[in-house]
Amino acid sequence: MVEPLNPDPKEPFPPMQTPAPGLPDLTADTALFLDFDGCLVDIAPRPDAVVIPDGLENRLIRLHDRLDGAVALVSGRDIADLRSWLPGFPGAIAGSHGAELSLDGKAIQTTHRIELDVAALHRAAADAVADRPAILVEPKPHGVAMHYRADPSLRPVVEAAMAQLASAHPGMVLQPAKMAVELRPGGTGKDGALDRLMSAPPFAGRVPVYAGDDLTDEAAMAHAQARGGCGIKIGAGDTVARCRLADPAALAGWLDAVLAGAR
Ligand SMILES: O=P(O)(O)OC[C@H]1O[C@H](O[C@H]2O[C@H](CO)[C@@H](O)[C@H](O)[C@H]2O)[C@H](O)[C@@H](O)[C@@H]1O
Repeated sequence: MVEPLNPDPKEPFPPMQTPAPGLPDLTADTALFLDFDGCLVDIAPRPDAVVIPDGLENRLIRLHDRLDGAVALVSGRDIADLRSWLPGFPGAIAGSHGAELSLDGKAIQTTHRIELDVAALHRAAADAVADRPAILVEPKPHGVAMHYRADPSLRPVVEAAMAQLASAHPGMVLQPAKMAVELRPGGTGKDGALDRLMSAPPFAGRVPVYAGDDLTDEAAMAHAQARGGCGIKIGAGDTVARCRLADPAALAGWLDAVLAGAR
């Protein structure tokens, strides 16, 4: 493990910092957690336009074998969506910001049950911005996302529409994302997802390493570090993570080096 910049490993949310370039060892007692958009795949113009890099699925399968199954995907996307992109990944997945969990790579549990007519929420979101075709409304099984990537000047429109929806749905909370705002069930979050995964085999008792690129990953990286592990920020921007890699290609290169036995 690299020398932590934060001198107090008990501090759960260390201040924002520029992480050291060193990267953790991935040893037999590591549990590896990987975000999807902006981490395993480059950000694309639309959620359905991501491109799976050559070799990604094979890399994940080999890591899963190397770490005796202790590799999980942790995403804001729902599990069915992730499986459609990576159908051969055999490991655990936390989806919908932790509202869904599949420990065995098959059955999906809902971790947070709230009173929500999700179809009505999707309709309300679509109606709210019906006069703005550049805004993409992404219906999700446990919430909704609104994207302004096609026209960043529409950010205030999206923020206002989503704030309005949040006030009409008290069980839901706003989640800022990259060129998007989401509504997710209150009480969910990637830190909680990490905690649940770390309580179960084959993750329990291991040291977590978490790689992610977005605001939604910060709490999970802080949580991994509070457990004695390491966060790896993918890309630019403030972060609590102690380590950084430039982009998904750099992460892939590092993971390939780990698999090849070098670092
Ligand atoms: O937790 P993640 O795996 O990083 O997922 C977070 C959200 O990612 C997706 O949106 C983001 O990626 C899109 C494709 O690159 C991009 O077009 C969009 O602007 C980004 O916000 C996804 O659509 C969301 O559902 C995820 O929650």
